[in-house]
Amino acid sequence: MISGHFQGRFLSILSKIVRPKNILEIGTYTGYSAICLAEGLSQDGRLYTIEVNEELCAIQQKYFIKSGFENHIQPYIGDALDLIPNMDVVFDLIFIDAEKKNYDAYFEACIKKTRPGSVILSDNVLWSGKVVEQVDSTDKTTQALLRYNQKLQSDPRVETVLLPIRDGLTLSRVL
Ligand SMILES: C[S@@+](CC[C@H](N)C(=O)[O-])C[C@H]1O[C@@H](n2cnc3c(N)ncnc32)[C@H](O)[C@@H]1O
Repeated sequence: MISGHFQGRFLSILSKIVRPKNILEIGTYTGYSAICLAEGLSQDGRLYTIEVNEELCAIQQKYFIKSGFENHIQPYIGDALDLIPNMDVVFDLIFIDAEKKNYDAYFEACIKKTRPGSVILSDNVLWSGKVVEQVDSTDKTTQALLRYNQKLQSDPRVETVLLPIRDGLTLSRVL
């Protein structure tokens, strides 16, 4: 699901407050949230965005050029879990928005690339409200998101608040 206009404006203003030098996004899709986040980059800042579906490359490129941020956005094609361990970058802001069942694995890969004060955002954590309903034993995605939300609340490495924006967005500050 693409971030809508309201969430896009939220990502933009948050990024402008953080003023990141380096942003990491997991799940580019068409590039909408990448462009919103890029609006807050510092002058020499860079946004690294990872997408597993190579068919989306051309459309992303079209929008990155149209946005004027193409020289600040570094798109990667591949599985984020393969690529992140090899990235020699400290990220100030991270946006996790890909396969929900992998959120814990993305978070663990990402937190190694942060500093105290870095911000990690995780999208769709309310999963259309399914995380507060009776969870079907076959619904592995909701189960994974529930575990992830609980982990973030008790993880001593971060301070986390769940914002009821759109489909739920957690904001975790690395301690
Ligand atoms: C919800 S969409 C991203 C929407 C985008 N962040 C936005 O708001 O404009 C999720 C994307 O993550 C990609 N994805 C899924 N698993 C991935 C992985 N392991 N590594 C990189 N991208 C992945 C999917 O192909 C899909 O395009």
